[in-house]
Amino acid sequence: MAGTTLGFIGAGQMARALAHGFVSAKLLDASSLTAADPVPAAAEKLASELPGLKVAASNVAIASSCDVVVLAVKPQAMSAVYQELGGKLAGKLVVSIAAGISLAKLCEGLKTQRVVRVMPNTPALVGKGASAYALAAGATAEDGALVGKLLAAVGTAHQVDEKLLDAVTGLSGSGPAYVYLIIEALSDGGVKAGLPRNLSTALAAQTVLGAAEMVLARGEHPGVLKDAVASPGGTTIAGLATLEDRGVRGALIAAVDAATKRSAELGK
Ligand SMILES: NC(=O)C1=CN([C@@H]2O[C@H](COP(=O)(O)OP(=O)(O)OC[C@H]3O[C@@H](n4cnc5c(N)ncnc54)[C@H](OP(=O)(O)O)[C@@H]3O)[C@@H](O)[C@H]2O)C=CC1
Ligand SMILES: O=C(O)[C@@H]1CCC=N1
Repeated sequence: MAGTTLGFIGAGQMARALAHGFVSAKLLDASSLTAADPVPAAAEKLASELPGLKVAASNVAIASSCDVVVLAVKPQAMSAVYQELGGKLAGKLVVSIAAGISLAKLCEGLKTQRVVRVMPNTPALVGKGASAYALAAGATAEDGALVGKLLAAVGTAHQVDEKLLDAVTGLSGSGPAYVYLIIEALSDGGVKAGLPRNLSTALAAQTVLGAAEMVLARGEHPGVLKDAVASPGGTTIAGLATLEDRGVRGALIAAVDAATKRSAELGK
């Protein structure tokens, strides 16, 4: 990736996660990154965290100076970006990470077909992201490979049909928040049972990490791994029965479904 310059339109949570991830993975130097934000302090904060990252005076400056332009604004701010950058992105690879906004709308608004729609997630910041992406008609196989390489440097990356991206958003895009809620609740349970808070949160987070590693590393069905924890008449089955009784499984399915529908709504 040497020599590739990448600019973020919007310097919020997800731009920060990706910028840190790219630099930590040594895929891009901070000096090859630029960010612009209507509140310059947001981009300046990112520059202070990643010395060498440049703060651009405007979105147009990024569009003219960077090879890859990452649209990292809320979906609701995208029409303002169309107004500013539409027709000014010739020769640039545009990457949108906005939830719900289709490739067709992006291409129409930006007046370019060289667009890749990505759904990343914030654990990219620590190299443990989960992303999926889809290419517009004008994005080349090389463009797809470049985006795949960027995303793979900060976690896993899957090229998918665009029609799957709302579901990806509902699962892995929003999913870190579900898992933080679960970790917080597990920690509360530990505190209720008498554990000190720091120990309880550390045990809860490591348990989620270890369980996830078991699924990914061993490739076993999560139900099989669950059964291996539950001894007959033991502690785990007592806990599992309570989770089933409270509808946790259905609640998680409904959460992904609701977030998927919201992603589709945001694109309308
Ligand atoms: N956060 C997450 O976990 C994930 C987010 N996403 C997607 O990433 C995108 C960004 O989300 P997130 O980082 O959370 O949002 P943030 O609100 O944290 O960041 C967006 C930034 O863009 C700025 N901004 C607003 N309008 C413009 C504009 N016209 N030009 C340049 N910058 C602008 C905002 O400024 P101001 O606050 O002043 O409006 C803000 O600083 C969204 O589309 C979201 O769907 C995707 C996956 C995960
Ligand atoms: O909550 C949101 O809309 C964004 C998209 C995925 C994660 N955060």
